Amino acid sequence: MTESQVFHSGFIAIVGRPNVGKSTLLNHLIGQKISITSRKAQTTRHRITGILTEADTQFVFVDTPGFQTQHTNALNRGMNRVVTNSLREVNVVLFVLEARQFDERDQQVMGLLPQDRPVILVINKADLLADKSELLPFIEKISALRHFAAIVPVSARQGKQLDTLLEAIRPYIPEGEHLYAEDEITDRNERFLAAELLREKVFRFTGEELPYSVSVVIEQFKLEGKLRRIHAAILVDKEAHKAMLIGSKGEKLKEIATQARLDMEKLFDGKVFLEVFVKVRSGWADSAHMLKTLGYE
Ligand SMILES: Nc1nc2c(ncn2[C@@H]2O[C@H](COP(=O)(O)OP(=O)(O)OP(=O)(O)O)[C@@H](O)[C@H]2O)c(=O)[nH]1
Repeated sequence: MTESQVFHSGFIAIVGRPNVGKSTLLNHLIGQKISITSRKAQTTRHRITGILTEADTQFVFVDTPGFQTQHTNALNRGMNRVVTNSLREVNVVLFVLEARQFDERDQQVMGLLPQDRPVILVINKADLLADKSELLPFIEKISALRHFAAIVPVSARQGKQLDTLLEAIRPYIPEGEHLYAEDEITDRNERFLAAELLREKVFRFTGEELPYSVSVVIEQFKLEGKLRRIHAAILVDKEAHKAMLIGSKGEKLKEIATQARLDMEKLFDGKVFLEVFVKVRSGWADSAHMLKTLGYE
Protein backbone atom coordinates (compact mmCIF):
# COMPACT_ATOMS: atom_id res chain seq x y z
CA MET A 1 0.00 0.00 0.00
CA THR A 2 1.41 3.36 -0.98
CA GLU A 3 0.98 6.56 0.96
CA SER A 4 -1.16 8.07 -1.76
CA GLN A 5 -3.71 5.28 -1.61
CA VAL A 6 -7.23 6.48 -0.90
CA PHE A 7 -9.26 4.37 1.51
CA HIS A 8 -13.00 4.11 1.77
CA SER A 9 -15.05 2.81 4.63
CA GLY A 10 -18.66 2.99 5.59
CA PHE A 11 -21.59 1.48 7.39
CA ILE A 12 -24.33 -0.50 5.71
CA ALA A 13 -27.61 -1.52 7.34
CA ILE A 14 -29.49 -4.55 6.08
CA VAL A 15 -33.21 -4.27 6.79
CA GLY A 16 -36.27 -6.27 5.87
CA ARG A 17 -39.05 -8.31 7.44
CA PRO A 18 -38.19 -11.67 9.02
CA ASN A 19 -37.32 -14.50 6.67
CA VAL A 20 -36.45 -12.48 3.57
CA GLY A 21 -32.90 -13.82 3.86
CA LYS A 22 -30.95 -11.02 5.59
CA SER A 23 -28.69 -13.35 7.56
CA THR A 24 -28.05 -15.54 4.54
CA LEU A 25 -27.20 -12.47 2.51
CA LEU A 26 -24.79 -11.14 5.12
CA ASN A 27 -23.09 -14.50 5.54
CA HIS A 28 -22.52 -14.84 1.83
CA LEU A 29 -21.39 -11.25 1.43
CA ILE A 30 -18.73 -11.50 4.08
CA GLY A 31 -17.92 -15.16 3.47
CA GLN A 32 -14.92 -16.15 5.50
CA LYS A 33 -13.66 -12.61 5.62
CA ILE A 34 -15.37 -11.63 8.84
CA SER A 35 -12.98 -9.57 10.87
CA ILE A 36 -13.98 -7.68 13.91
CA THR A 37 -11.51 -5.94 16.15
CA SER A 38 -11.43 -3.53 19.01
CA ARG A 39 -13.31 -0.38 18.37
CA LYS A 40 -12.04 3.12 18.04
CA ALA A 41 -13.72 5.89 19.94
CA GLN A 42 -15.85 7.09 17.03
CA THR A 43 -17.49 3.74 16.55
CA THR A 44 -21.20 3.48 16.10
CA ARG A 45 -23.72 2.26 18.63
CA HIS A 46 -24.84 -0.33 16.16
CA ARG A 47 -24.18 -3.98 16.55
CA ILE A 48 -21.59 -4.82 13.98
CA THR A 49 -22.55 -8.01 12.25
CA GLY A 50 -19.80 -8.35 9.70
CA ILE A 51 -16.97 -6.61 7.96
CA LEU A 52 -15.76 -7.07 4.42
CA THR A 53 -12.47 -5.48 3.52
CA GLU A 54 -11.72 -5.51 -0.18
CA ALA A 55 -8.64 -3.74 -1.45
CA ASP A 56 -9.20 -0.12 -0.50
CA THR A 57 -12.80 -0.41 0.66
CA GLN A 58 -14.15 -1.54 3.99
CA PHE A 59 -17.85 -2.46 4.15
CA VAL A 60 -19.06 -2.54 7.75
CA PHE A 61 -22.46 -4.22 8.07
CA VAL A 62 -24.54 -3.28 11.08
CA ASP A 63 -27.73 -4.37 12.70
CA THR A 64 -30.36 -1.72 13.04
CA PRO A 65 -32.44 -1.82 16.18
CA GLY A 66 -36.09 -1.08 15.69
CA PHE A 67 -36.79 -2.92 12.47
CA GLN A 68 -38.32 -5.92 14.20
CA THR A 69 -41.72 -5.96 12.59
CA GLN A 70 -42.94 -8.72 14.90
CA HIS A 71 -43.09 -6.16 17.70
CA THR A 72 -45.41 -3.86 15.81
CA ASN A 73 -47.29 -2.72 18.89
CA ALA A 74 -44.04 -1.21 20.15
CA LEU A 75 -43.69 0.81 16.98
CA ASN A 76 -44.93 4.01 18.50
CA ARG A 77 -43.50 7.42 17.91
CA GLY A 78 -40.63 6.84 20.31
CA MET A 79 -39.68 3.68 18.55
CA ASN A 80 -39.67 5.40 15.18
CA ARG A 81 -37.33 7.99 16.56
CA VAL A 82 -34.97 5.26 17.68
CA VAL A 83 -35.04 3.81 14.20
CA THR A 84 -34.38 7.16 12.59
CA ASN A 85 -31.52 7.83 14.97
CA SER A 86 -30.05 4.45 14.41
CA LEU A 87 -29.96 5.02 10.68
CA ARG A 88 -28.22 8.35 11.03
CA GLU A 89 -24.84 6.69 11.26
CA VAL A 90 -25.10 4.45 8.24
CA ASN A 91 -24.10 5.41 4.71
CA VAL A 92 -26.32 3.00 2.81
CA VAL A 93 -29.41 0.95 3.61
CA LEU A 94 -30.11 -2.36 1.91
CA PHE A 95 -33.85 -2.98 1.87
CA VAL A 96 -34.36 -6.68 1.28
CA LEU A 97 -37.50 -8.17 -0.25
CA GLU A 98 -38.29 -11.65 -1.41
CA ALA A 99 -38.93 -11.93 -5.15
CA ARG A 100 -42.62 -11.35 -5.95
CA GLN A 101 -43.55 -11.02 -2.27
CA PHE A 102 -44.70 -7.75 -0.77
CA ASP A 103 -46.97 -7.94 2.23
CA GLU A 104 -47.94 -5.52 4.98
CA ARG A 105 -44.77 -6.33 6.96
CA ASP A 106 -42.61 -5.36 4.01
CA GLN A 107 -44.67 -2.23 3.66
CA GLN A 108 -44.15 -1.44 7.32
CA VAL A 109 -40.37 -1.74 7.06
CA MET A 110 -40.47 0.37 3.92
CA GLY A 111 -42.28 3.09 5.84
CA LEU A 112 -39.33 3.33 8.22
CA LEU A 113 -36.70 3.77 5.54
CA PRO A 114 -34.86 7.07 5.73
CA GLN A 115 -35.38 9.73 3.08
CA ASP A 116 -31.91 11.20 3.52
CA ARG A 117 -29.90 8.02 2.93
CA PRO A 118 -29.41 6.02 -0.25
CA VAL A 119 -31.57 2.90 -0.12
CA ILE A 120 -30.74 -0.03 -2.37
CA LEU A 121 -33.54 -2.47 -3.11
CA VAL A 122 -32.28 -6.04 -2.91
CA ILE A 123 -34.68 -8.59 -4.38
CA ASN A 124 -33.62 -11.89 -2.86
CA LYS A 125 -34.47 -15.51 -3.67
CA ALA A 126 -34.38 -14.79 -7.38
CA ASP A 127 -33.44 -18.47 -7.80
CA LEU A 128 -37.05 -19.39 -7.02
CA LEU A 129 -38.21 -17.89 -10.30
CA ALA A 130 -38.18 -20.18 -13.30
CA ASP A 131 -38.41 -17.21 -15.60
CA LYS A 132 -36.43 -14.12 -14.55
CA SER A 133 -38.67 -11.85 -16.62
CA GLU A 134 -41.28 -12.40 -13.92
CA LEU A 135 -39.25 -9.92 -11.91
CA LEU A 136 -39.98 -7.00 -14.19
CA PRO A 137 -43.59 -6.26 -13.13
CA PHE A 138 -42.51 -6.72 -9.50
CA ILE A 139 -39.66 -4.23 -9.86
CA GLU A 140 -42.00 -1.81 -11.56
CA LYS A 141 -44.55 -2.08 -8.76
CA ILE A 142 -42.05 -1.57 -5.93
CA SER A 143 -40.07 1.19 -7.57
CA ALA A 144 -43.27 3.17 -8.03
CA LEU A 145 -43.54 3.33 -4.22
CA ARG A 146 -40.28 5.20 -3.56
CA HIS A 147 -36.93 6.07 -5.03
CA PHE A 148 -34.12 3.53 -4.86
CA ALA A 149 -30.45 4.27 -5.45
CA ALA A 150 -30.22 0.91 -7.20
CA ILE A 151 -32.25 -2.28 -7.63
CA VAL A 152 -30.37 -5.58 -7.55
CA PRO A 153 -31.95 -9.05 -7.79
CA VAL A 154 -29.80 -11.66 -6.03
CA SER A 155 -29.82 -15.17 -4.71
CA ALA A 156 -28.21 -14.96 -1.31
CA ARG A 157 -28.33 -18.70 -0.86
CA GLN A 158 -26.57 -19.42 -4.14
CA GLY A 159 -24.26 -16.43 -3.79
CA LYS A 160 -25.46 -15.02 -7.15
CA GLN A 161 -25.20 -11.36 -8.11
CA LEU A 162 -23.49 -10.45 -4.86
CA ASP A 163 -20.59 -8.79 -6.67
CA THR A 164 -23.13 -6.66 -8.52
CA LEU A 165 -24.62 -5.73 -5.17
CA LEU A 166 -21.23 -4.71 -3.76
CA GLU A 167 -20.63 -2.60 -6.87
CA ALA A 168 -23.98 -0.89 -6.28
CA ILE A 169 -23.02 -0.14 -2.67
CA ARG A 170 -19.48 1.04 -3.40
CA PRO A 171 -20.25 4.56 -4.70
CA TYR A 172 -21.91 5.40 -1.38
CA ILE A 173 -18.99 4.38 0.82
CA PRO A 174 -17.20 7.61 1.68
CA GLU A 175 -13.49 8.22 1.71
CA GLY A 176 -11.91 7.48 5.04
CA GLU A 177 -9.46 5.35 6.94
CA HIS A 178 -10.45 1.78 7.58
CA LEU A 179 -12.17 1.55 10.93
CA TYR A 180 -11.15 -2.00 11.67
CA ALA A 181 -8.07 -4.10 11.14
CA GLU A 182 -8.24 -7.12 8.90
CA ASP A 183 -7.54 -9.75 11.51
CA GLU A 184 -9.49 -12.70 12.76
CA ILE A 185 -11.95 -12.85 15.60
CA THR A 186 -10.15 -13.06 18.92
CA ASP A 187 -11.25 -13.24 22.55
CA ARG A 188 -10.85 -9.52 22.78
CA ASN A 189 -13.23 -9.13 19.88
CA GLU A 190 -15.70 -11.51 21.40
CA ARG A 191 -15.57 -9.33 24.51
CA PHE A 192 -16.47 -6.36 22.38
CA LEU A 193 -19.30 -8.23 20.67
CA ALA A 194 -20.61 -9.47 24.03
CA ALA A 195 -20.73 -5.89 25.31
CA GLU A 196 -22.50 -4.69 22.15
CA LEU A 197 -25.11 -7.45 22.38
CA LEU A 198 -25.83 -6.63 26.00
CA ARG A 199 -25.98 -2.92 25.32
CA GLU A 200 -28.42 -3.52 22.47
CA LYS A 201 -30.72 -5.43 24.82
CA VAL A 202 -30.52 -2.68 27.44
CA PHE A 203 -31.82 -0.21 24.89
CA ARG A 204 -34.39 -2.59 23.46
CA PHE A 205 -35.90 -3.32 26.85
CA THR A 206 -35.78 0.16 28.31
CA GLY A 207 -36.68 2.15 25.20
CA GLU A 208 -35.89 5.80 25.60
CA GLU A 209 -36.35 5.85 29.33
CA LEU A 210 -32.63 5.46 29.88
CA PRO A 211 -30.19 8.07 28.68
CA TYR A 212 -27.56 7.17 26.14
CA SER A 213 -24.83 7.58 28.73
CA VAL A 214 -25.36 3.98 29.81
CA SER A 215 -22.41 1.80 29.00
CA VAL A 216 -21.47 -1.83 29.31
CA VAL A 217 -18.17 -3.20 30.55
CA ILE A 218 -17.13 -6.82 30.30
CA GLU A 219 -15.28 -7.40 33.56
CA GLN A 220 -14.47 -11.02 32.99
CA PHE A 221 -14.43 -13.17 29.87
CA LYS A 222 -13.19 -16.69 30.38
CA LEU A 223 -13.18 -19.56 27.97
CA GLU A 224 -13.60 -22.86 29.81
CA GLY A 225 -13.62 -25.56 27.19
CA LYS A 226 -16.59 -24.62 25.03
CA LEU A 227 -18.22 -22.54 27.76
CA ARG A 228 -17.78 -18.80 27.89
CA ARG A 229 -18.08 -17.38 31.38
CA ILE A 230 -18.87 -13.69 31.15
CA HIS A 231 -19.29 -11.10 33.90
CA ALA A 232 -20.68 -7.84 32.66
CA ALA A 233 -21.46 -4.56 34.34
CA ILE A 234 -23.99 -2.05 33.13
CA LEU A 235 -22.82 1.37 34.23
CA VAL A 236 -25.36 4.07 34.95
CA ASP A 237 -25.11 7.60 36.32
CA LYS A 238 -27.94 7.56 38.85
CA GLU A 239 -29.57 5.23 41.37
CA ALA A 240 -32.89 5.88 39.62
CA HIS A 241 -31.49 4.47 36.39
CA LYS A 242 -30.30 1.42 38.23
CA ALA A 243 -33.78 0.78 39.59
CA MET A 244 -35.23 1.25 36.11
CA LEU A 245 -32.90 -1.37 34.69
CA ILE A 246 -33.43 -3.90 37.42
CA GLY A 247 -37.21 -3.58 37.32
CA SER A 248 -39.72 -4.96 39.74
CA LYS A 249 -38.34 -8.08 41.45
CA GLY A 250 -35.38 -7.97 39.07
CA GLU A 251 -37.57 -9.06 36.16
CA LYS A 252 -36.29 -6.55 33.64
CA LEU A 253 -32.62 -7.24 34.23
CA LYS A 254 -33.31 -10.95 34.06
CA GLU A 255 -35.01 -10.56 30.69
CA ILE A 256 -32.20 -8.35 29.37
CA ALA A 257 -29.55 -10.84 30.50
CA THR A 258 -31.43 -13.84 29.11
CA GLN A 259 -31.94 -12.27 25.69
CA ALA A 260 -28.32 -11.11 25.56
CA ARG A 261 -27.10 -14.57 26.53
CA LEU A 262 -29.22 -16.24 23.83
CA ASP A 263 -27.78 -13.87 21.21
CA MET A 264 -24.24 -14.51 22.45
CA GLU A 265 -24.73 -18.28 22.29
CA LYS A 266 -25.97 -17.94 18.73
CA LEU A 267 -23.08 -15.72 17.69
CA PHE A 268 -20.32 -17.63 19.49
CA ASP A 269 -21.90 -20.97 18.69
CA GLY A 270 -21.44 -22.29 22.23
CA LYS A 271 -22.80 -22.13 25.75
CA VAL A 272 -22.54 -18.87 27.65
CA PHE A 273 -22.79 -18.31 31.37
CA LEU A 274 -23.62 -14.64 31.77
CA GLU A 275 -23.76 -12.66 34.99
CA VAL A 276 -24.87 -9.06 34.78
CA PHE A 277 -24.52 -6.40 37.46
CA VAL A 278 -25.78 -2.85 37.42
CA LYS A 279 -23.41 -0.30 38.88
CA VAL A 280 -23.73 3.38 39.55
CA ARG A 281 -20.48 4.88 38.39
CA SER A 282 -18.72 7.70 40.07
CA GLY A 283 -16.07 9.76 38.38
CA TRP A 284 -15.40 6.92 35.99
CA ALA A 285 -14.36 9.19 33.17
CA ASP A 286 -11.29 10.21 35.15
CA SER A 287 -10.18 6.70 35.69
CA ALA A 288 -7.56 5.68 33.18
CA HIS A 289 -8.24 2.08 34.02
CA MET A 290 -11.92 2.40 33.27
CA LEU A 291 -11.29 4.17 29.98
CA LYS A 292 -9.04 1.35 29.02
CA THR A 293 -11.67 -1.22 29.90
CA LEU A 294 -14.13 0.67 27.73
CA GLY A 295 -11.76 0.53 24.79
CA TYR A 296 -10.92 4.23 24.69
CA GLU A 297 -7.25 3.92 25.60
N1 LIG B 1 -34.45 -20.11 -2.25
C1 LIG B 1 -33.78 -19.24 -1.50
N2 LIG B 1 -33.92 -19.25 -0.15
C2 LIG B 1 -33.23 -18.35 0.56
C3 LIG B 1 -32.37 -17.40 -0.04
N3 LIG B 1 -31.84 -16.64 0.95
C4 LIG B 1 -32.34 -17.10 2.11
N4 LIG B 1 -33.17 -18.15 1.89
C5 LIG B 1 -33.89 -18.92 2.91
O1 LIG B 1 -34.85 -18.12 3.54
C6 LIG B 1 -34.97 -18.47 4.92
C7 LIG B 1 -34.75 -17.25 5.79
O2 LIG B 1 -33.41 -16.81 5.66
P1 LIG B 1 -32.68 -15.93 6.78
O3 LIG B 1 -31.37 -15.53 6.22
O4 LIG B 1 -32.72 -16.61 8.08
O5 LIG B 1 -33.68 -14.69 6.83
P2 LIG B 1 -33.64 -13.40 7.76
O6 LIG B 1 -34.21 -12.30 6.94
O7 LIG B 1 -32.29 -13.21 8.32
O8 LIG B 1 -34.66 -13.80 8.88
P3 LIG B 1 -34.83 -13.19 10.38
O9 LIG B 1 -33.57 -13.54 11.11
O10 LIG B 1 -36.04 -13.93 10.88
O11 LIG B 1 -35.06 -11.74 10.23
C8 LIG B 1 -33.93 -19.56 5.15
O12 LIG B 1 -34.59 -20.81 5.08
C9 LIG B 1 -32.97 -19.39 4.00
O13 LIG B 1 -32.30 -20.58 3.65
C10 LIG B 1 -32.24 -17.42 -1.47
O14 LIG B 1 -31.51 -16.64 -2.10
N5 LIG B 1 -32.97 -18.35 -2.13
